[in-house]
This record gives sequence, C-alpha cells and structure tokens, in this order.
Amino acid sequence: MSADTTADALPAPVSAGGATGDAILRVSGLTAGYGAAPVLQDIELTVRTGTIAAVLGANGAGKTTLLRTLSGLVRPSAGDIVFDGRPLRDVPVEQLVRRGMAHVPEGRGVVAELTVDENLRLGGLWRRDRADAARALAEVYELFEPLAQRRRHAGHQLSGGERQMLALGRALVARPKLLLLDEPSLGLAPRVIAQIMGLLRQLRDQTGLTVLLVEQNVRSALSVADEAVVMSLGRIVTATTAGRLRDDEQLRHAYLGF
Ligand SMILES: Nc1ncnc2c1ncn2[C@@H]1O[C@H](COP(=O)(O)OP(=O)(O)OP(=O)(O)O)[C@@H](O)[C@H]1O
Repeated sequence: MSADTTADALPAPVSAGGATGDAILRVSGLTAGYGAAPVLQDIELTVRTGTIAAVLGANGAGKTTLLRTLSGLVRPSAGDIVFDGRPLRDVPVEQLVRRGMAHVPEGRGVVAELTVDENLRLGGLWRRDRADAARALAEVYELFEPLAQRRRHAGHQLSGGERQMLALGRALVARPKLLLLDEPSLGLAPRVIAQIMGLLRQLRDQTGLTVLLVEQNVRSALSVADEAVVMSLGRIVTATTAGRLRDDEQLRHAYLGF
C-alpha cells in the first residue's frame, strides 16, 4: 500500500446522498444489545457523506456493538437507522452490502486458507456487473502494492498489516459508499498504522468514501477523522469535530482521559 498512489487507482467516486455534507447515515434513538439488558442506549448519530467519523471510547463502551448493529448483525430493540436516504429496519445483511455498506470487523475476517486473490474476489462475488467487479479488483491491486505481490499467498502467510490491507481491499471491491471499520490499527506497527490512516484519508479525499472508524488508538484516529464521537457505557457522551478534540486539552481530559 502506498499513500501517494494516484487517483486512477481508486474506486469510483460514490454518488450517495449527493454532495459532501449530506448525511449518508442518520441514527436516532437506537437501543440494542445481546440479551435483556441493552448495550447501546438511545444513540443519536449523523455521519455526513465523504467524511471520516471516529468512534472513540474505553473498552466495553459499545463501539463494536454500534458497528454490528448498523451492519445488521445485532438487531436493535428500538430506534431508527436511515442509510443513504432509506430506512434499514429488517433489511437483510446481504441487501445492506448491495446498498453500499461494508463492514470490516475487528480481527479482520480474512479467510486464512484462501489466497489473497480469492479473498479479494469474495468481496465482489455478489456483484452482477462482473466487468466493474474486475475493474474494482484491479484498482485494489494498484492501491495495495503488497497485495499485488502476494496474490497467490494464503491469508495465513500474510503479516498483520497485509491482512488488514486485504480486509480493507475486500471491502473496497464491493465499491461501498460507507465503510464501517473496526480497530484497523489493532496489533500493527506505528508505520503501518500511519499507512492505513493515510489510505483512508486518500479514499475520502479522492473518491468521497465515508468511513465510520472505531479506534482505541485515539491519536491515530483523530489524525485522520473529520468528526469524533465518544462513547461511554453504551451512550454517546460527546460529538464534536476531530480538530476540537485534538486541540482542546480540557475536552480531551474530560472525555478521553489524556
Ligand atoms: N456477543 C456478546 N454477547 C454478550 N455481550 C456482549 C457481546 N459482545 C459484547 N458484549 C458486551 O457489550 C458491551 C460492549 O462491548 P463492545 O465490544 O461493543 O465494546 P467496545 O467499545 O467495542 O469495546 P472493545 O474496544 O473492548 O472492543 C460489553 O459489556 C461487552 O461485554
């Protein structure tokens, strides 16, 4: 992967919701969990098209559960999710993918026994436009140089950083409008984390991709995000610009403890 790859190598620009600044995602009153007691409570969240929004907070705050609920893996008990102008209630997971939502889970979900190429092709299997799926695959190889060099390597032969690139690449083959990204920096060296963040910035700036980025690595997330929300005990306790959270020491102390 290189952060200075040309725009030619990128997925096509998204058209969701019109110009940058429109909301691609609106969440209201969202309550969800795994059993009787809800984990998420009354979540209100708006994500503008073409931005990176960081979801921050301590272990167990509910960040992963939020992404899992948005992508249909956890069923909400109350509230509404509107994605790209349409409500999501009772929409099957595969429909969500067709409508432009891609979820890269924590741990990345790469199939260890399959090759890089097979893993990437999985991302476009459902697409009817085979020619465009092939183009998207070629573009991912241009974007992620190390993957192009390891096409026939099995997933388990890759480094942590390469596996993260593969998971990201597989999501991009589907040409998503909204990428839900859970802890992409987990277990990676600072240099590789910086590369991943640089790539997200590049995708946002050059293709208008929207990213909801869950991160424990607050500094890295704030270095790339436009907006930031902080979660605690299943609730959003503050929502502001990433710049303000970066620069306002008092605010950082209050909500992030540093
Ligand atoms: N599959 C599950 N079944 C039951 N409870 C769960 C499940 N997954 C998470 N939880 C609980 O939900 C709460 C929120 O967890 P979640 O993983 O969403 O938090 P998080 O902010 O992503 O934390 P981390 O950064 O540690 O992953 C925790 O109390 C956790 O124990």
